[in-house]
Amino acid sequence: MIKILRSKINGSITVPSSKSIMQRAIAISLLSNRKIILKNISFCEDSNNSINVIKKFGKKIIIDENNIVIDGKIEGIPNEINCGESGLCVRMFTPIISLFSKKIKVNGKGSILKRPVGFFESTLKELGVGFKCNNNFLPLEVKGPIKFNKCLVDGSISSQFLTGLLIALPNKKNDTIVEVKNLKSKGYIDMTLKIMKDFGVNILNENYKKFFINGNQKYKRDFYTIEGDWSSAAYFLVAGAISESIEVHGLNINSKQPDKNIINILKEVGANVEVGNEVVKVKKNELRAFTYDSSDSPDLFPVLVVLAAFCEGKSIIYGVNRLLYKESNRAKVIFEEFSKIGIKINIDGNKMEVFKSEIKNGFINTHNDHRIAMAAAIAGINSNTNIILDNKECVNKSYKMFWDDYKKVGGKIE
Ligand SMILES: O=C(O)C1=C[C@@H](OP(=O)(O)O)[C@@H](O)[C@H](O)C1
Ligand SMILES: C=C(OP(=O)(O)O)C(=O)O
Repeated sequence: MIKILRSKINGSITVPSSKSIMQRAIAISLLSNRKIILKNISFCEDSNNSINVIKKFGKKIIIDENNIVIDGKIEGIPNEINCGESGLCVRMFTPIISLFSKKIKVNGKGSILKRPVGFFESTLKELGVGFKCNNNFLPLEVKGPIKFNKCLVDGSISSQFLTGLLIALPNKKNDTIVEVKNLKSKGYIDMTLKIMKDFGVNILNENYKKFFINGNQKYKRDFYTIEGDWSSAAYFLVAGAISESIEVHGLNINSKQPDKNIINILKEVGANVEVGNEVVKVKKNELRAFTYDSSDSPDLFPVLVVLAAFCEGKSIIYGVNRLLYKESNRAKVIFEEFSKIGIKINIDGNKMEVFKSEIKNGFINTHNDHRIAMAAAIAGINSNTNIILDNKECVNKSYKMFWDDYKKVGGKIE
């Protein structure tokens, strides 16, 4: 439990590195024969889950301050991997481990056990991979190798499975054509293609509908620096806009991360935003309502609801349907829990309307969802009295130092 007290936010933080980029780099390291040094690494639980997966294949890992050295060849194929609560870990590694000709079980814990995996089946079967799951859920089992050269992916639930396929397929001997229907979170596929290109592997695509993957490509790079995380930055940037001021360091302004869009949203609502080299400064101002489609940047949704609660008028956020299969059913949790602290919300199909609201005291059940906890903590800055969260540790999934950074810039907690 943690009590969030009314406070004033002022100061500067450096964001943790992106777990999305870190996990992709770890997956690539599994398929590379080289010693790879990742710099500015992320220490959150999701990243640790991916590190544990490649350790199971015999990869040697040395963590040295902010860097990680990944060395050694694949020494054995495990019978089972465990991805903890990370959706990316499950969905990305399933196609990757399908490259190996052994039956491998994929398991996880907590919320991931309620997130669907059945949509992998038709694609993997087209590729000649054996697949079984537990009525659409984990544990699942794959039996590779990938034998065939053509498949169709349904991208409507998540882009993460396509990310894994794209990382895996250049490792095959033959070329592959992947057709994709209804792809969501396209920006995350741009991130995947960018990191693959940085490691020397190129893939062509036609409008995200058809991907042409040449086989026999090798990941060849020895050092890689993980970018700062825009998803984590968004909480503190919003805090600056609704309280006093903030400086967030460690951000790549030219990043492919979809959540970089927070800058444009803050500018649109009227916050004072200054973008420098690797730093963004935000100061409070009169804020006006906004309309934003969060379908392709779903992780911004909870903190955008909090921002909207401080904007004059009615804000509209699209992309409710994309929140169904996250760590919680996020739209439902946002509605139920944020209403308790006075945020006025209507849901109409894929659209959420949020009205300027007076934040009052209340008890929030985070449903063990890091993004609900962090967004609620930002709302609590301007609450009348205080907000209590049932679980403070859930932030560790993406942002281990969240509460330290929160206190550092003046956030009061007990
Ligand atoms: O590829 C990634 O790193 C991610 C993709 C998104 O998921 P979906 O593709 O399921 O929307 C995002 O919500 C998730 O937090 C991270
Ligand atoms: C949904 C998230 O991550 P994942 O899908 O990788 O569990 C998230 O970080 O908000």
